Amino acid sequence: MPPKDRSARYKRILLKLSGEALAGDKEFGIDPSVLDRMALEIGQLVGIGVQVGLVIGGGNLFRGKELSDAGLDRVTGDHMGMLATVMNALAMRDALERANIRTRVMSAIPMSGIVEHYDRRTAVRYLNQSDVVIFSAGTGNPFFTTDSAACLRGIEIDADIVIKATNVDGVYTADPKKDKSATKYEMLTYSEVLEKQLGVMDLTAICLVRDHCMPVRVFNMHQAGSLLKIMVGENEGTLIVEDVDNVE
Ligand SMILES: Nc1ncnc2c1ncn2[C@@H]1O[C@H](COP(=O)(O)OP(=O)(O)OP(=O)(O)O)[C@@H](O)[C@H]1O
Ligand SMILES: O=c1ccn([C@@H]2O[C@H](COP(=O)(O)O)[C@@H](O)[C@H]2O)c(=O)[nH]1
Repeated sequence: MPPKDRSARYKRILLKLSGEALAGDKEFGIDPSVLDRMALEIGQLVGIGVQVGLVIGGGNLFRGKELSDAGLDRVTGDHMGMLATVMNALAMRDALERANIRTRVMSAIPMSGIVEHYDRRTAVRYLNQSDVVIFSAGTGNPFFTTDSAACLRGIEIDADIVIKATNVDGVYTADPKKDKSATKYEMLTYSEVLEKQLGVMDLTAICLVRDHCMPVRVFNMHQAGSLLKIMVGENEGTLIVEDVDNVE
Protein backbone atom coordinates (compact mmCIF):
# COMPACT_ATOMS: atom_id res chain seq x y z
CA MET A 1 0.00 0.00 0.00
CA PRO A 2 1.35 3.50 -0.80
CA PRO A 3 2.09 5.67 2.29
CA LYS A 4 -0.77 7.96 3.36
CA ASP A 5 -0.56 11.55 2.12
CA ARG A 6 -0.08 13.62 5.33
CA SER A 7 0.09 17.01 3.59
CA ALA A 8 -2.48 19.67 4.45
CA ARG A 9 -5.65 19.62 2.44
CA TYR A 10 -6.59 23.17 3.46
CA LYS A 11 -4.53 26.33 3.12
CA ARG A 12 -6.62 28.51 5.43
CA ILE A 13 -9.28 27.51 7.96
CA LEU A 14 -11.62 29.22 10.38
CA LEU A 15 -11.73 27.15 13.55
CA LYS A 16 -14.62 27.75 15.96
CA LEU A 17 -13.85 26.52 19.48
CA SER A 18 -16.68 25.92 21.91
CA GLY A 19 -16.50 28.23 24.90
CA GLU A 20 -18.38 25.70 26.98
CA ALA A 21 -15.77 23.02 26.26
CA LEU A 22 -13.00 25.33 27.59
CA ALA A 23 -14.41 24.80 31.09
CA GLY A 24 -13.36 21.12 30.94
CA ASP A 25 -15.14 19.18 33.73
CA LYS A 26 -16.41 22.34 35.42
CA GLU A 27 -19.63 24.29 34.87
CA PHE A 28 -17.95 27.69 34.60
CA GLY A 29 -14.55 29.17 33.79
CA ILE A 30 -11.44 28.09 31.95
CA ASP A 31 -9.51 24.87 32.43
CA PRO A 32 -5.87 25.66 31.57
CA SER A 33 -5.24 22.04 30.57
CA VAL A 34 -7.91 22.30 27.82
CA LEU A 35 -6.24 25.50 26.57
CA ASP A 36 -2.82 23.85 26.53
CA ARG A 37 -4.09 20.82 24.64
CA MET A 38 -5.85 22.98 22.06
CA ALA A 39 -2.72 25.13 21.70
CA LEU A 40 -0.72 21.99 20.96
CA GLU A 41 -3.22 20.83 18.33
CA ILE A 42 -3.38 24.26 16.69
CA GLY A 43 0.43 24.33 16.68
CA GLN A 44 0.42 21.07 14.69
CA LEU A 45 -1.75 22.73 12.04
CA VAL A 46 0.54 25.75 11.81
CA GLY A 47 3.43 23.28 11.60
CA ILE A 48 2.05 21.71 8.42
CA GLY A 49 1.45 25.13 6.85
CA VAL A 50 -2.25 25.72 7.59
CA GLN A 51 -3.26 29.34 8.24
CA VAL A 52 -5.56 29.41 11.28
CA GLY A 53 -8.27 31.97 12.10
CA LEU A 54 -9.94 31.26 15.43
CA VAL A 55 -13.29 32.21 16.96
CA ILE A 56 -13.95 31.13 20.55
CA GLY A 57 -17.43 30.99 22.09
CA GLY A 58 -18.33 32.41 25.49
CA GLY A 59 -20.63 29.71 26.87
CA ASN A 60 -18.19 28.84 29.68
CA LEU A 61 -18.67 32.36 31.07
CA PHE A 62 -21.81 34.17 29.85
CA ARG A 63 -24.54 33.73 27.28
CA GLY A 64 -26.89 36.67 26.66
CA LYS A 65 -30.00 34.53 26.53
CA GLU A 66 -29.27 32.82 29.84
CA LEU A 67 -28.57 36.19 31.51
CA SER A 68 -31.80 37.57 30.08
CA ASP A 69 -33.74 34.52 31.34
CA ALA A 70 -32.28 35.34 34.76
CA GLY A 71 -33.65 38.92 34.56
CA LEU A 72 -30.93 41.03 32.89
CA ASP A 73 -31.61 43.23 29.89
CA ARG A 74 -30.94 41.10 26.76
CA VAL A 75 -28.61 43.56 25.04
CA THR A 76 -26.59 44.00 28.24
CA GLY A 77 -26.41 40.20 28.49
CA ASP A 78 -25.19 39.94 24.90
CA HIS A 79 -22.56 42.60 25.56
CA MET A 80 -21.38 40.55 28.55
CA GLY A 81 -21.33 37.45 26.33
CA MET A 82 -19.16 39.21 23.75
CA LEU A 83 -16.80 40.42 26.47
CA ALA A 84 -16.58 36.81 27.67
CA THR A 85 -15.28 35.81 24.23
CA VAL A 86 -12.53 38.42 24.56
CA MET A 87 -11.49 36.91 27.91
CA ASN A 88 -11.37 33.45 26.32
CA ALA A 89 -9.33 34.87 23.42
CA LEU A 90 -6.78 36.39 25.83
CA ALA A 91 -6.48 33.09 27.68
CA MET A 92 -6.02 31.18 24.42
CA ARG A 93 -3.40 33.65 23.16
CA ASP A 94 -1.51 33.12 26.39
CA ALA A 95 -1.55 29.33 25.90
CA LEU A 96 -0.57 29.61 22.21
CA GLU A 97 2.31 31.97 22.94
CA ARG A 98 3.57 29.67 25.71
CA ALA A 99 3.70 27.02 22.98
CA ASN A 100 5.73 29.47 20.81
CA ILE A 101 2.91 30.07 18.32
CA ARG A 102 2.67 33.69 17.14
CA THR A 103 -0.86 34.90 17.86
CA ARG A 104 -2.92 38.06 17.30
CA VAL A 105 -6.19 38.90 18.99
CA MET A 106 -8.61 41.18 17.16
CA SER A 107 -11.91 42.41 18.57
CA ALA A 108 -15.08 43.43 16.75
CA ILE A 109 -15.57 46.00 19.54
CA PRO A 110 -12.75 48.58 19.91
CA MET A 111 -10.80 47.88 23.10
CA SER A 112 -7.75 50.08 22.85
CA GLY A 113 -4.83 48.97 25.01
CA ILE A 114 -6.07 45.40 25.32
CA VAL A 115 -6.57 44.03 21.80
CA GLU A 116 -6.50 45.29 18.21
CA HIS A 117 -9.69 46.42 16.54
CA TYR A 118 -10.80 43.97 13.80
CA ASP A 119 -9.73 44.89 10.30
CA ARG A 120 -10.05 42.30 7.53
CA ARG A 121 -7.03 43.35 5.47
CA THR A 122 -4.75 43.37 8.52
CA ALA A 123 -6.13 39.98 9.60
CA VAL A 124 -5.36 38.49 6.17
CA ARG A 125 -1.85 39.95 6.31
CA TYR A 126 -1.27 38.28 9.70
CA LEU A 127 -2.64 34.97 8.38
CA ASN A 128 -0.32 35.16 5.37
CA GLN A 129 2.65 35.46 7.73
CA SER A 130 1.39 32.32 9.58
CA ASP A 131 0.23 34.09 12.74
CA VAL A 132 -2.84 32.57 14.37
CA VAL A 133 -5.56 35.24 14.43
CA ILE A 134 -8.24 35.08 17.14
CA PHE A 135 -11.37 37.01 16.19
CA SER A 136 -13.05 38.02 19.44
CA ALA A 137 -16.22 39.86 20.53
CA GLY A 138 -18.33 37.93 18.03
CA THR A 139 -19.83 40.08 15.30
CA GLY A 140 -19.86 43.09 17.62
CA ASN A 141 -23.68 43.08 17.62
CA PRO A 142 -26.21 41.68 20.08
CA PHE A 143 -28.67 38.91 19.12
CA PHE A 144 -25.97 36.92 17.28
CA THR A 145 -23.81 34.00 18.38
CA THR A 146 -20.18 33.11 17.86
CA ASP A 147 -21.28 30.45 15.34
CA SER A 148 -22.50 33.31 13.14
CA ALA A 149 -19.32 35.25 13.88
CA ALA A 150 -17.20 32.22 12.89
CA CYS A 151 -19.07 31.79 9.60
CA LEU A 152 -18.90 35.53 8.90
CA ARG A 153 -15.14 35.76 9.54
CA GLY A 154 -14.57 32.50 7.66
CA ILE A 155 -16.24 33.97 4.59
CA GLU A 156 -14.49 37.34 4.98
CA ILE A 157 -11.00 35.86 5.21
CA ASP A 158 -11.77 33.46 2.35
CA ALA A 159 -11.15 30.34 4.44
CA ASP A 160 -11.39 26.95 2.71
CA ILE A 161 -13.63 25.60 5.47
CA VAL A 162 -15.23 26.49 8.80
CA ILE A 163 -14.51 23.83 11.42
CA LYS A 164 -16.69 23.77 14.52
CA ALA A 165 -14.93 22.08 17.44
CA THR A 166 -17.55 21.31 20.04
CA ASN A 167 -18.54 18.84 22.75
CA VAL A 168 -20.43 16.38 20.51
CA ASP A 169 -18.80 14.35 17.73
CA GLY A 170 -20.92 15.60 14.85
CA VAL A 171 -24.42 16.49 13.74
CA TYR A 172 -27.13 14.04 14.83
CA THR A 173 -30.73 13.43 13.83
CA ALA A 174 -31.61 15.04 17.20
CA ASP A 175 -29.66 16.51 20.12
CA PRO A 176 -27.61 13.46 21.24
CA LYS A 177 -27.49 14.80 24.81
CA LYS A 178 -31.28 14.57 25.01
CA ASP A 179 -32.12 11.71 22.64
CA LYS A 180 -29.96 8.62 23.08
CA SER A 181 -31.45 7.02 19.95
CA ALA A 182 -30.19 9.88 17.72
CA THR A 183 -27.83 8.82 14.93
CA LYS A 184 -24.91 10.73 13.45
CA TYR A 185 -24.70 12.06 9.90
CA GLU A 186 -21.42 11.67 8.08
CA MET A 187 -22.41 14.35 5.57
CA LEU A 188 -25.50 16.48 4.94
CA THR A 189 -26.61 19.61 3.11
CA TYR A 190 -27.30 23.12 4.41
CA SER A 191 -30.95 22.64 3.36
CA GLU A 192 -31.27 19.46 5.44
CA VAL A 193 -29.89 21.25 8.53
CA LEU A 194 -32.41 24.06 8.01
CA GLU A 195 -35.41 21.85 7.16
CA LYS A 196 -34.80 19.46 10.05
CA GLN A 197 -33.81 22.37 12.36
CA LEU A 198 -30.76 20.46 13.60
CA GLY A 199 -29.60 22.52 16.57
CA VAL A 200 -25.84 21.99 16.47
CA MET A 201 -25.30 25.41 14.92
CA ASP A 202 -27.68 28.36 14.91
CA LEU A 203 -29.74 28.78 11.78
CA THR A 204 -28.47 32.30 10.99
CA ALA A 205 -24.98 30.83 10.72
CA ILE A 206 -26.19 28.02 8.46
CA CYS A 207 -27.97 30.51 6.15
CA LEU A 208 -24.76 32.51 5.87
CA VAL A 209 -22.58 29.53 4.92
CA ARG A 210 -25.25 28.25 2.54
CA ASP A 211 -25.39 31.61 0.72
CA HIS A 212 -21.60 31.57 0.29
CA CYS A 213 -21.12 27.81 -0.27
CA MET A 214 -18.72 27.60 2.66
CA PRO A 215 -18.26 23.99 3.83
CA VAL A 216 -18.55 23.34 7.57
CA ARG A 217 -17.22 20.39 9.54
CA VAL A 218 -18.44 19.67 13.07
CA PHE A 219 -16.29 17.47 15.32
CA ASN A 220 -15.58 16.67 18.96
CA MET A 221 -12.77 18.83 20.35
CA HIS A 222 -12.16 16.38 23.21
CA GLN A 223 -10.83 13.72 20.85
CA ALA A 224 -7.11 14.38 20.73
CA GLY A 225 -5.62 14.34 17.22
CA SER A 226 -8.92 14.80 15.36
CA LEU A 227 -8.06 18.27 14.10
CA LEU A 228 -4.89 17.08 12.41
CA LYS A 229 -6.78 14.15 10.88
CA ILE A 230 -9.31 16.56 9.37
CA MET A 231 -6.49 18.65 7.93
CA VAL A 232 -5.07 15.67 6.05
CA GLY A 233 -8.49 14.75 4.66
CA GLU A 234 -9.82 12.13 7.09
CA ASN A 235 -13.55 11.91 7.79
CA GLU A 236 -13.98 13.07 11.39
CA GLY A 237 -17.40 14.26 12.59
CA THR A 238 -19.92 15.61 10.08
CA LEU A 239 -19.43 17.63 6.90
CA ILE A 240 -22.13 20.13 5.88
CA VAL A 241 -22.08 21.16 2.20
CA GLU A 242 -24.27 22.32 -0.68
CA ASP A 243 -24.35 18.97 -2.51
CA VAL A 244 -23.28 15.69 -0.88
CA ASP A 245 -22.76 14.03 -4.28
CA ASN A 246 -20.27 16.65 -5.36
CA VAL A 247 -17.62 16.83 -2.63
CA GLU A 248 -13.96 17.19 -3.65
N1 LIG B 1 -28.89 17.72 15.97
C1 LIG B 1 -27.86 17.95 16.80
N2 LIG B 1 -26.67 17.34 16.58
C2 LIG B 1 -25.62 17.58 17.40
N3 LIG B 1 -25.67 18.42 18.48
C3 LIG B 1 -26.83 19.04 18.74
C4 LIG B 1 -27.97 18.85 17.92
N4 LIG B 1 -28.98 19.62 18.41
C5 LIG B 1 -28.51 20.24 19.49
N5 LIG B 1 -27.20 19.90 19.70
C6 LIG B 1 -26.39 20.44 20.80
O1 LIG B 1 -25.57 21.46 20.27
C7 LIG B 1 -24.50 21.64 21.19
C8 LIG B 1 -23.34 22.32 20.50
O2 LIG B 1 -23.70 23.60 20.09
P1 LIG B 1 -23.59 24.91 21.02
O3 LIG B 1 -23.76 26.06 20.10
O4 LIG B 1 -24.45 24.83 22.22
O5 LIG B 1 -22.22 24.78 21.61
P2 LIG B 1 -20.93 25.49 21.25
O6 LIG B 1 -21.11 26.44 20.12
O7 LIG B 1 -19.98 24.36 21.07
O8 LIG B 1 -20.67 26.24 22.63
P3 LIG B 1 -20.40 27.76 22.98
O9 LIG B 1 -21.68 28.50 22.80
O10 LIG B 1 -19.98 27.67 24.37
O11 LIG B 1 -19.32 28.20 22.07
C9 LIG B 1 -24.16 20.26 21.67
O12 LIG B 1 -23.78 20.30 23.00
C10 LIG B 1 -25.45 19.45 21.46
O13 LIG B 1 -25.97 19.03 22.69
O1 LIG C 1 -21.97 38.28 17.54
C1 LIG C 1 -22.22 37.94 18.71
C2 LIG C 1 -21.62 36.85 19.33
C3 LIG C 1 -21.92 36.54 20.64
N1 LIG C 1 -22.80 37.31 21.33
C4 LIG C 1 -23.08 37.04 22.76
O2 LIG C 1 -22.00 36.31 23.35
C5 LIG C 1 -22.49 35.08 23.92
C6 LIG C 1 -21.45 34.02 23.85
O3 LIG C 1 -21.38 33.47 22.53
P1 LIG C 1 -21.80 31.94 22.24
O4 LIG C 1 -21.86 31.82 20.77
O5 LIG C 1 -23.14 31.69 22.86
O6 LIG C 1 -20.75 31.10 22.85
C7 LIG C 1 -23.77 34.80 23.13
O7 LIG C 1 -24.64 33.96 23.85
C8 LIG C 1 -24.32 36.21 22.98
O8 LIG C 1 -24.93 36.61 24.17
C9 LIG C 1 -23.42 38.38 20.71
O9 LIG C 1 -24.25 39.08 21.33
N2 LIG C 1 -23.11 38.67 19.43
